[in-house]
Amino acid sequence: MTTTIPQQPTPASAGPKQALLEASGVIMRFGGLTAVRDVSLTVNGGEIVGLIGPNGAGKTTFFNCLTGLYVPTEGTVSYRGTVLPPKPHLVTQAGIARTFQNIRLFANMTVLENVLVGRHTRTREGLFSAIVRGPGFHRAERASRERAMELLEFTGLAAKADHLARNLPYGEQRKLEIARALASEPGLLLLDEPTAGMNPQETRATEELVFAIRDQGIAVLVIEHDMRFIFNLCDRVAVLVQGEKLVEGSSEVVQNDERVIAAYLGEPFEGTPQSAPEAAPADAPESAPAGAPDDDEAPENDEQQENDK
Ligand SMILES: Nc1ncnc2c1ncn2[C@@H]1O[C@H](COP(=O)(O)OP(=O)(O)OP(=O)(O)O)[C@@H](O)[C@H]1O
Repeated sequence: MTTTIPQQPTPASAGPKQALLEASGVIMRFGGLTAVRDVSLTVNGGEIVGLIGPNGAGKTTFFNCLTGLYVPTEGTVSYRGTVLPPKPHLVTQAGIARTFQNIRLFANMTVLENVLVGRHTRTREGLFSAIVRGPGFHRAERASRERAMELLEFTGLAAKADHLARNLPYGEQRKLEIARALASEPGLLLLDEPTAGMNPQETRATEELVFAIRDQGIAVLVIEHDMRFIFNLCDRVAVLVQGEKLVEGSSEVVQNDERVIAAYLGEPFEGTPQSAPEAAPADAPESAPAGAPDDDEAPENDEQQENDK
């Protein structure tokens, strides 16, 4: 894995401490169920922020509100001071990219093609140009392929550029999701359980990858049940319990907070566990999320999954 993403003319970089994402008073109700209760959260440029909490706490629902998949019942989400429309493609265009808890790759496309799909919000060539296939189209296509290959180098997948996504081991499928998200040149990357189903070595490599992403000026907001990963990585951690933000602070503050220990950690964090079950309560997920493929198991379809996880 290389440690730099070559510079791009992108809306990405934001100065440290400059607010990038500001979610204010977000409430999400599904009928009688309030999944997210008045949650506010800011992510500044240069930060890695963690979002943790027990199963069903509302973490993914909150992500879905941030990325336009759900229209919050109340509250606003702003990026760089502008309120975001609740439309996923406009959110991506604004500079926020995400990965999903359940991997959503195009299984029968190659690794490179999957990343190229992620570039579509940053290419200007329209339908007419694609049909005519003039010089502008070919130039743009070449630039996109070069950029996609850079991102595959960065994530350590370049040697597998021509492999079908379905044939990658599970840990590499997760990396490919990250490469594809980076292809939209985000200023903020949202990762939903990026290490679910990974072994300790893969988890460690993902940790390094997230640091490298941050070092390129891309802020990161990450949901994860692996507490060692979260507490090593994050500048700040917010804890959701039953849809409400219980505590927010540095890793040290959060891991020593009695309320967090009682509601989520179960016991004081020792810094040694490898994965969630040792640090999280009994209702934390198995190492792989429901519906996630095993190592080497391919996604079933070429279509992306329709659920919102
Ligand atoms: N589309 C939906 N319709 C109805 N209820 C939903 C929907 N999406 C989520 N919920 C409910 O909202 C609550 C929060 O779920 P969510 O998936 O956001 O939790 P989570 O913190 O991400 O959990 P996990 O750690 O298990 O992924 C749950 O009770 C869930 O059943």
